[in-house]
Order: sequence, then C-alpha cells, then structure tokens
Amino acid sequence: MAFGGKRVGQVVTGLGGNGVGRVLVAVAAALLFRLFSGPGPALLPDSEPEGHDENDEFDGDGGAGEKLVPGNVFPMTIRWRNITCSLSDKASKSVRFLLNNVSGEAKPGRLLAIMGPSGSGKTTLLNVLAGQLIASPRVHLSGLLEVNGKPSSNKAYKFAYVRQEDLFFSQLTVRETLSLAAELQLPEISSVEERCEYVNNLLFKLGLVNSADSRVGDAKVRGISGGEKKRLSLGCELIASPSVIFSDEPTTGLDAFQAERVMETLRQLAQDGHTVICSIHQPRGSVYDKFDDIVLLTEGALVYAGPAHEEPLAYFSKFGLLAKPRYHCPHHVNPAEFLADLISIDYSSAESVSSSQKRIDGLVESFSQQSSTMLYATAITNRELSKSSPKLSKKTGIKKKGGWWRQFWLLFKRAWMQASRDGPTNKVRARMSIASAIIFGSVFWRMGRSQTSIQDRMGLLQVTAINTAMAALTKTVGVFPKERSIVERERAQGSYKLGPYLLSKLLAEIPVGAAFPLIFGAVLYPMARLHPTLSRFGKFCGIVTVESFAASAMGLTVGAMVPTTEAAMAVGPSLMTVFLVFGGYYVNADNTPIVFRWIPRVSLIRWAFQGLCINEFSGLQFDHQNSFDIQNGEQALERLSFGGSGIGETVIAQSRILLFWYCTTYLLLEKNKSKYQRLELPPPDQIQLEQQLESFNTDFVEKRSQLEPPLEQVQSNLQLESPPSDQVRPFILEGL
Ligand SMILES: Nc1ncnc2c1ncn2[C@@H]1O[C@H](COP(=O)(O)OP(=O)(O)OP(=O)(O)O)[C@@H](O)[C@H]1O
Repeated sequence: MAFGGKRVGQVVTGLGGNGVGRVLVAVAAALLFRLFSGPGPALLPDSEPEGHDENDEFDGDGGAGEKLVPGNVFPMTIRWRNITCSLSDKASKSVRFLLNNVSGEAKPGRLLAIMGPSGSGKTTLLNVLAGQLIASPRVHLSGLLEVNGKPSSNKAYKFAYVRQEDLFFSQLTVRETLSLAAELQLPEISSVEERCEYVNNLLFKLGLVNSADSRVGDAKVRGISGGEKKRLSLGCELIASPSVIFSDEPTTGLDAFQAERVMETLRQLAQDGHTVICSIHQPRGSVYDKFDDIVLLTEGALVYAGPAHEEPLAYFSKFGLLAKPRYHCPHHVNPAEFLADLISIDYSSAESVSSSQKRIDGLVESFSQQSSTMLYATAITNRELSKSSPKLSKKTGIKKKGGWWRQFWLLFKRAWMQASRDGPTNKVRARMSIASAIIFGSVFWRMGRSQTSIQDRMGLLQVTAINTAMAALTKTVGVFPKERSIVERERAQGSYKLGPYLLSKLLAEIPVGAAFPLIFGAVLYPMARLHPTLSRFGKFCGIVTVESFAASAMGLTVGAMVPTTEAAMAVGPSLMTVFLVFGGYYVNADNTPIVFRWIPRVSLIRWAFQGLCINEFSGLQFDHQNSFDIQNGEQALERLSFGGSGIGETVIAQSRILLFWYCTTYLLLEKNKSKYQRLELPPPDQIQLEQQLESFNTDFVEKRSQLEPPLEQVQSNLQLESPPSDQVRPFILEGL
C-alpha cells in the first residue's frame, strides 16, 4: 500500500518516532494477540494453588475449600460498649454528640438492624463498628469494641462492608464480575471448573441466576436492576468469606419487592453463620420480620437494643400502668412504623416538638437505666464462644494473593473488556473525533504553499494539539473518580496491588485510545492537505496518539487528587489551560517572567505542537517573492524556536510526561488511602463500671439458665424502672 512512496510497515515503526513507541505498540499487539487467540479462562497462566492444602482444617482464613461449603463461616460476636462519637465545632465552641454512650451486640447467625430516624446516627454507628469512620480532627471517638470477647480492631477479622452506592465496571456481566473478583481474591481456586462451580453457587445463593449473563450497565446503558446490583455488591464482598457483613441502608432506592429480596438475602447469609449488621430507615412489616435483633437509635442515643419481633413492642408497652400501656402498638400497625414514629420528633407544631422531645428523652433515660438487663440477657459468654468457635488465629485476616503478573493479566482482561465493550462512549468519541476533524479540515481546507499558509499550518497544528489533549483529558476525568472508588474498595479487600492495575489500564486502553486520534488524523490530514507522505501521516498520528495518552495520564492524576467527578471536571481543564498558554504558539517562554519558564518543558501541548510542526514543516518549500519571505519549513521552525530539534526528542519528552503523570497517580492513590478514626478507650471509671457489668452479665446468664425466672418478674422489674409518668408523655400514633 503506497502513500507518498512509503510502506505501512514503516508507518508502524515510525509511530512515536523512537524506541518507546515501538515497544508500546509491540507489547499491545502481543497482548491483544493473546487475548484473541482463545477462550478467556484457558489463557490464564498455569498457576499452582499456593500453599493450599485440601486437608487443612477449618481455621477461618477463608481457603477455597472452606468457601465452597455453605455455612462454613468463622463465627464472630461483636460487642460494643459506651461508644461515644462527638463532633466539635471550633467556631461556636460547641460539641455535638453523634453517638452517645451506645452499647450493643451482634452475634453470628443473627441479622441485626440499626433503626432510627434520619440523622439519628445509624450510618455513624455502622461505620464505627466496621472501623470505617473517616478520620477528622473535629471528631472524637471513644468506647470499647470487642470481637469474640477480645478488644480488637477490624483488621483482626474478615468483614464485608456493602455501601449505599453500587460501583461496578459497567460493561462486565454479573457472572464476569463475580468470576473476576473470585479470580483476584481466590487464587487458590485454579481450575476453571471449580471456579465456575463456585460462581454458580454464589449466583444461586444471591438469586442472580436469571441475570447472570446481563451486563451490569450504567446511566448510559440500562443493565441489571437496583436490587440485583445490591445483591451483586454483596456477592463481591462474600467472596472474601467475611465473618461479619455490614450493610449501609441496603434497601435505599429499591422498590418494596426488591428491598424484600435484598433483606431475604441478608437473612439467609445470617442463617449461614455470618454476623450481619445493617442500618435501615423504616422497613416494611415483612422486612422487619426478618430481623433477629434491633438497635433503636434516636439523636445518637439508644432507645432499645435487643431481640426484634415482639420484644421491643412488649418493652415499650410496659411504660405506664399494665392496665393502660402508654406505647402500645395496635395489631394492624407495622411494628417498624410504630417504632419509627415512637422515636421521631414530631415537627408539626411547637407543642408536638416539645412533647415528642420529652417522650424521647424519657425513653433514652429509661433504657440507659435498664440496658444492662436488656442488652446482656442473651449475651454469649466467653466460655460458650471458646466451646463453639475454632481457635482464632493470626491467620484469620491474612489471605494469600496471586502473583504480580497474574493480577496484571486479570486486570488487563477486565480493563480491555470495559474499554472495548463500551459502545455508546466509543461511538460518541468517534463521532466527536470525526466532527472536529471535519470542522478543522473545512476551516483549513487544502492549504497551499503560500506565505499565509505558514500561519494557517501553525494554527491548525496548535488546535490539533489542544483538541487531542482536551478530548483525552475530559474523557478520563469524567470516568476515573468512579473507577477509583471501585479500585479503592477492591484494594481494601487486598485483591491486588496498584502497579499491576495501572500498567494493565495503560496497556489495555492503548488500542481503543489510539483509535480516536487515528480517526481524527485520517479525516483531517487529507482535508487540510498537510505534508502529503505516508510516513509524515504516520508520524502525525503517532504524535497525537502519544499526546492523547499523556493527557489521559494527567486526567488520572487529577481524578486521583480530587474527591469527585465534578471537582475533577473543574480542575482538569483549568490545569490544561496553563499548558495550553505555554503550548508553543501563543507565547514565547523567553519573554515571560523567569518563574514561568519551566512550564513549556512540562506542557504536553507544547511538545505535541513542536513534534507536529517539525513533522509538517521540515522539507517543505513555500512560494516566496521577497527576500524576507520564509522560503522553506526549516526557516518557519526557526521562527518558532523549534529549529535543530527532532521528532524523537519531542516524543521522548511526551513519554516522560506520561510517565510522570502515571507515577504521580500511583503515589496519590497510594497516599490518599482513606484514614479511619481511631477508637479511644473510654475514661477508666467507665471501664470499671463495664467490668462490673460483665460479671453481672455472666452471673445473670448463668443464674437465668438455672432458674429461668418467670417473665412476669422481669416485667415487674422493668415496670419499676420505667420513667415517672410526668417525664413520659402519652404517645399517640398519627392517623390512628
Ligand atoms: N463527619 C461529619 N461531620 C459533620 N457531621 C456529621 C459527620 N458525620 C455525621 N454527621 C452528622 O451526624 C448525624 C448522623 O449522621 P448519620 O449519617 O449517621 O445518620 P443516619 O441515621 O444514617 O441518617 P440517614 O438515615 O439520613 O442516612 C447527621 O446529622 C450528620 O449530619
């Protein structure tokens, strides 16, 4: 194929103009060849299961064999005492309690729901229990957190935290998402059949069999439903075989049917032996029936903690006289609604605010007096635990990961699937490339060799460099912050390292990322009649492709630096504008203050512009009449201060910039790991009180098991401890 007397092979070797470009193209081609040369799983490197012995006893470390057996979960009891979380406001010198002296317990095989009105501290408590409360100098957190009777941090056991937002790679199917997560987290399962069986079991358990081969989807392409996404989130977390599952508002945004299915899944997980803790705002009756235990919070304080179902209703109905209970839940009313109304402030009038506030204060006060009885009546003692649980070893939190290259390969596969399958995005990018090439090509239509065409050429090459950089940057900053959240979540699970992730992303995106500059160049080049040889055309495409990747790398850094897509969209283009000003055309760096003179050296637009100018002007003759006219391209390059340099030099400079942004992204992602608030011990006098409560608890459980006092006696005790009637105003359910 001839174009200006050169062959296609030379174009490929000319890409990038030096060794770096050739290496990148060769590596990408080799990987693509491997990807297409056979079915996915068969391409996996033959890795032996590392250190997995099928005869290993169950030790809670989540080996592959353990995970395939349903119900084989290391039992964990979490107990928390006197959790107090305060938020100080330096301006007003005030302290606000987000959680005030909250205690409770979550046990294996039980589903605990943290309920309460909006802003009552449910998510805060869930975060504290999961050790995921974001650190802040304004926040002070104290209390005791025990895991299986031992003071512990969340690093000592495996837990899953299912957040409200569901973040996935949108182009993967449900099965692929689970399968890749399993491959990353369970390198022990090396055979394809075993992994398929594992994923099928998981799909079945989560009720996702029917949607197994549907794409997850996103805002652009409709995928699976919200409830299915929630269950897929759970599935991804379950692969690590967590003992404890935390789920923040699992039903938010779901219709009643989906909400019930999600809660049913959580209930089944609890029945399999997991300790399940979820926060929930106001569940419907059928969802409430699934809870084993509840914690009722209002304004950060406990109103009730203990078994769910009838117990809280019986507890609240004991306020007042037995003959005339004050807080009685009528038969036809959803208990969850009754409880929510009971502990919510009624803002309909000043009087109702005051009376509901008094009622809540009374309930909080009352529960704090009798919480020892309520909370610890069903506690598992240390002795019971040691009988029922396998020994908690240091191995519990440690998991063996696949090697660096295995991680790289899996992540490369995923990045490739995401980039190549994203039809709507790719179509829009292709259309935009063609549209901008047609616009530029029309404006700079068939440039001749006149003196004025010199300025036109420079203008066109400058807008080409700007357009390429901006297109790549905005695309990256638009998607990377979301992807970063997924990566952070997966890295928190210990699935992989940053190095393989970033390298796989760079390489997997080369073919798709290179397609758009090529489309742009293919349309623009002949329209504008730029230097018409095939090798020049190849170099033109190579230069804009490398620039596009360097701009994407800069977008990654911006995305890693700021918290949201919106912020990245604001910061990225602003930063690029600085590089644009120093892009080699608008201002001569030598004429600017000395502090700005380094900017052109790091401006990817300048290097791309310089490379494009050298490619275009060198060897070009211009029509000239006067002695001061520019006669050839070399003279034009001298005017731009680009004389004496080569294309290779500019591509190396761009590659360095690309590498710099990649390294910066790496460091930012490494450094910007979420920091969580430390739980400080409560004051010593409170600990002493707790120890007394502990001995009381043990005595109580032992005595209770021996004597089993009649329920009436417990009721009369509670009756005695109820707040005085002037403190607790009658509670009237609205609309009854
Ligand atoms: N880091 C923080 N800085 C300032 N206020 C905070 C912080 N964390 C929590 N809060 C406040 O603490 C209160 C409890 O928040 P939390 O998210 O725990 O409530 P919630 O019960 O989960 O509410 P919802 O059901 O609406 O999600 C809210 O008023 C919230 O604004």
